[in-house]
Amino acid sequence: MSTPSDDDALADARAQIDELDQRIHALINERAGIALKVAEIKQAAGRTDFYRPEREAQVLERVAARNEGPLSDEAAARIMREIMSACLALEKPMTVAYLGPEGTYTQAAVYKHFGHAVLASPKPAIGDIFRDVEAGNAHFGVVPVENSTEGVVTHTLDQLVGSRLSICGEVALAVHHHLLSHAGELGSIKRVVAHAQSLAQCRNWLDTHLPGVVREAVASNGEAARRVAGDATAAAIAARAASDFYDLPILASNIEDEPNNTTRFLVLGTQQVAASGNDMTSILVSIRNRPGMLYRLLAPAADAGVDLARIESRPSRRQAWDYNFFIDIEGHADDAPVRRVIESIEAEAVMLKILGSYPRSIGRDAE
Ligand SMILES: O=C(O)C(=O)C[C@]1(C(=O)O)C=C[C@@H](O)C=C1
Repeated sequence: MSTPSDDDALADARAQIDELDQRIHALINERAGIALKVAEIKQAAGRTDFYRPEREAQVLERVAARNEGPLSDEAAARIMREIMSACLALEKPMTVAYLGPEGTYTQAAVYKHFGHAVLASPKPAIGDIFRDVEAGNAHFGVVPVENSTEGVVTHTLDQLVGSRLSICGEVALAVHHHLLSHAGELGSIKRVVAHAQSLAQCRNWLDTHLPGVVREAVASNGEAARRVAGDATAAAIAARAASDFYDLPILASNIEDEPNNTTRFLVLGTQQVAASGNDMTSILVSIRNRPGMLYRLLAPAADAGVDLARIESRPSRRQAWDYNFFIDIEGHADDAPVRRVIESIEAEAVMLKILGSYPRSIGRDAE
């Protein structure tokens, strides 16, 4: 039971919160006013770089560095993320095309990276996102590129070969799968619908909890949620966002077999991003297949102490057994050691294209 003195203490604490809220609110609006000034400066100089990924990465990194709690670094960064998102929307409302429909993990990646003040525009296929940004219908695009259990999204890599877009950012997202259904209990479920990758990532859970129930693969988990929304004998595997969007109750959470399941997404745009101090550079290299070629290509990086974070090969489609290599180099293309490594790779390669230098993703924050 609460006593009069408890009630006083509560009222006093709430009065302090009200007072702080007022100050925080005034400070946020003061910040927004300065962001508008920044926009005017950019406009007067004829610049269109309202969104500055490297600056945002530095601001968010600083939040984590100075955070003393009790808020976690992630929670503090999330709040600042939304403040900057609202400030950017005042400067210039941004449209971001992504692999839809609503409720997909790619949509969660858009909001994690840009905050919720952008207009997120769902597209049915990866190629549509590239086309939308190239045509200027969207300022940026977000596509999945790699999953920690299922490997690369080959369609995204193949699209990068012929595209003139640059990679402006990356987003790592902890992918948690949830079972969404109006069924009320597992026993009533006759059918589970999801993207094939998600069905595969929850195989053990499904074998144990829904043995013998039909598994149906569809184009995306958002689509799965849409389909089961009107059928109380069906369940979808999807993100929490799909539960909100389609008003579908979560019957079981975190049903993925691999708890560290992470998907990496790329942010695509038309601008070159300046160095943030913690960057990654992605290049596309085509080589003539000769003995020792791959070694010759990669040795200069090892000699210079530059880290190659990832190397992925894809058939070039020019001729059989001819490959394109997607190489991720730690650092920015303007950093002297990285630039020298790129130059020495270029000297050996038939073709080299810098796909982009961009700030590394911060955390793998759960969606
Ligand atoms: O610093 C800038 O260039 C700004 O436009 C300000 C600001 C911010 O709110 O901090 C907003 C948008 C940019 O993406 C980066 C930062």
